[in-house]
Amino acid sequence: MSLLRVSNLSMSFGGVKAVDDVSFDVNPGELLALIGPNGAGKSTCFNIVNGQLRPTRGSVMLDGHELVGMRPRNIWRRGVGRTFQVAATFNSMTVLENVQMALMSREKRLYGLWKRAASHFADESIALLDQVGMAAHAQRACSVLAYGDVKRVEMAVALANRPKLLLMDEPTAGMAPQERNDLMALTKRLAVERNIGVLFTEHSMDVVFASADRMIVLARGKLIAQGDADTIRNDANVQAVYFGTGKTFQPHATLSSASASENSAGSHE
Ligand SMILES: Nc1ncnc2c1ncn2[C@@H]1O[C@H](COP(=O)(O)OP(=O)(O)OP(=O)(O)O)[C@@H](O)[C@H]1O
Repeated sequence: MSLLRVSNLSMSFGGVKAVDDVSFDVNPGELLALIGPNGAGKSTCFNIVNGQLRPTRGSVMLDGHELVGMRPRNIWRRGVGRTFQVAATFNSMTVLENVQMALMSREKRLYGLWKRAASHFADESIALLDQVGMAAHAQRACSVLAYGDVKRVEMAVALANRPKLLLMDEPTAGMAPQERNDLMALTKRLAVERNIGVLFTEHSMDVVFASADRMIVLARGKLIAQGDADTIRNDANVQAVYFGTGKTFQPHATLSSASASENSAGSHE
């Protein structure tokens, strides 16, 4: 059975169909990229899955449980973790403290005094930091870390809740190419080791083609293609949306450069 099953999802904002009858699955251990030009409906899909938006229509099942209608906090408790476009760690705290906070939050022990809490979950926190290659930095403040390292800490924070599904919103935004590759290799390793499904959006086609097991392509709210890299690269609808018909999809192209053709192709229905 799929980990996540999204069925017939639709979301309208006034007259704009941001998401229009979209269905897809995410399997455990799989990296599924959600791609599409600007305004395609990626963020709206994401925000429906994490509970920030309630769809006009459709269903989002995680492990057989309906998420539509649940509060974001309860969806998080069900096992949907998230990383953000801009890393969401506490700069004034150490790397270790950030992960300890996340573990305490999972155990609902946030009401304890922080001084007393300093020793809580230290071993489990170090183990998580070890998994993301950050144990040696445990005592450093997050504010002094390189951006790629902050993203690793954010990953450890997300893992603290033992997610079944991880939502990553443009995980490599603002990163150098080598950092991007390292972060996505880490994500893939953790997804396989922990049997986590990963749904991510990404503007860099290099990252998507190098790391995603499968991809789904949205354009103007509709799902126009899904499959592996070869399937997407050779899909006529994808080529038409990005570059006009008759061209081969270039993995090194970015969606922002391609979005001009989408924007000029007309407004939403
Ligand atoms: N809160 C909102 N109110 C009105 N319209 C919205 C709202 N959120 C999104 N939209 C519209 O829905 C459509 C899809 O937007 P969405 O942000 O989901 O696209 P996206 O694929 O994430 O785009 P981008 O890559 O630019 O972030 C767009 O036309 C957008 O203007």
